[in-house]
Amino acid sequence: MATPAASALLLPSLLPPPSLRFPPRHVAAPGVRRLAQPLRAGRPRLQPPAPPPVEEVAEEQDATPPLRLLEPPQEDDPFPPEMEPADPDFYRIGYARMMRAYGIEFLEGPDGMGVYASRDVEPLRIARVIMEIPLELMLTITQKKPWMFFPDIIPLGHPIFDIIESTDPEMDWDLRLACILLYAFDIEDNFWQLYGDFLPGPDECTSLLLAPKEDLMELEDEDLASEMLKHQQRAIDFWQKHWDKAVPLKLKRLARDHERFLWALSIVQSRSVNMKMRMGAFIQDANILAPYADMLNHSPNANCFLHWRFKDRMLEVMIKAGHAIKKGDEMTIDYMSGVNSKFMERYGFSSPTNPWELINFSSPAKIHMDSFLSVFNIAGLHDELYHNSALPSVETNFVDGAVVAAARALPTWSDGDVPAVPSVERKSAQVLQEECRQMLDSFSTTIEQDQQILDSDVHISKTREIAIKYRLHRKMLLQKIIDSLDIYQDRILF
Ligand SMILES: C[S@@+](CC[C@H](N)C(=O)[O-])C[C@H]1O[C@@H](n2cnc3c(N)ncnc32)[C@H](O)[C@@H]1O
Repeated sequence: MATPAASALLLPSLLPPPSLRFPPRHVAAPGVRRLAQPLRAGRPRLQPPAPPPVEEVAEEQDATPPLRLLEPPQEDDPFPPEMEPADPDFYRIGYARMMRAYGIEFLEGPDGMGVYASRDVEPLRIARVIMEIPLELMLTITQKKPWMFFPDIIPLGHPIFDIIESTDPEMDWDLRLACILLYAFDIEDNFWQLYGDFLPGPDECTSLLLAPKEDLMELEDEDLASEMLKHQQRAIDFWQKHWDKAVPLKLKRLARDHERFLWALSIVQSRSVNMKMRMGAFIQDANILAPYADMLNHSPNANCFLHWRFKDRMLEVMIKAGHAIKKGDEMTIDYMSGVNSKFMERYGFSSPTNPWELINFSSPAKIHMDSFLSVFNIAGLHDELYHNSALPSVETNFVDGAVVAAARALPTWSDGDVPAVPSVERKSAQVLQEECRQMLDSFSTTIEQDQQILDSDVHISKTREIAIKYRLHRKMLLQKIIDSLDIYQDRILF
């Protein structure tokens, strides 16, 4: 099935050919290159491993009959009238399809493993495929009743089936997918047994589900810490209810201790995507673990997106139309638009330049919205602000996601064509700057101290590291808002 496309990477559905098997993440693999960062100890590494929210809808269909899974049509088993036959090619293809990748490689970078361009791509008028992952390599579960999962690897009567069945499909998608993942690891020769080597281990995983309480305290965000303690308790309760008792060995060995279950849940939460998939006649909201695509990191300015190809049940990773890609560029997707605490809850990372980050100001001071936006060449409505980098800007590279976040977070006013009065604006800007300084002072450490901790040679756990980064990123944003307001005061006069 391979096309002769240059640098096509072909990975088989069940067992990769020996030349493409991934060494474990902690072993430097021939053919797996690294970026500047050294390989993290303890993590197997792959030539390739999903994230997040993806949208793509297929044609509109609404029926959702009660099926546990779709099975190949039988000659003597006519379709119920509300179902339409699936593409017959799908059944001919059967179980032997491969993952394909074009013009990319999987490398260790500053954000863990990532997907990088291995050649230049001219901007095209239409999106271009860089990965194709067939349904049978993925683990999927529908969000709504009647629930279904693909592929159907769990035999009826297996106790894990009853555990999944006891959960709420709409609320517990992550617990359900974690059960399926643990089960897949246990099936001999299942693809996920191999792929599991390339997933981050418990000490490399950034998920706060794995963070001890002391690490959660380092966040200096009580709401997020208590939210994470609740998430941890939910997972532990679930494990205790179903595992921590006399259970059959075939169930026990899937998660002998609650740490194993928490790890599986971390993997599911940080690597799964939500998608609308059209399967035959049904459109389903599904949660998916898609190998290889789950190696894509997040960017709010992503150059790629995910697309469900209904015809042959493939998940495609595509470069967005109009994007020029240079060899070595990181290929990214947009996991979601949210504040850093939401990224931390699900994925265990934050960004100092997250354009969706919010700071709640309490002072009544406001600055003139249009004046602020025009100083930084930002345009658009509140939820769709974008920076026009083609126009000459205040300072090279000063405007980034943090300035966009400042434009969204700062209290502003606007009244038709009424212009800003510079002296009043300057005063308001100073009041807001003072509030930012007070917020900075309320942290127990400074930006410099956090940076020192992160740069020091003393070993700290992954979850402590990301907790410190989270509070540092908040401080960096506050500092950037102060700096933006300095520039605003300089410019508003003209
Ligand atoms: C879907 S996985 C992506 C592959 C992952 N980097 C790996 O090493 O396997 C999502 C995880 O990647 C990391 N990640 C993704 N995007 C990131 C970003 N923009 N900044 C920092 N970490 C990121 C986080 O650890 C997150 O939980």
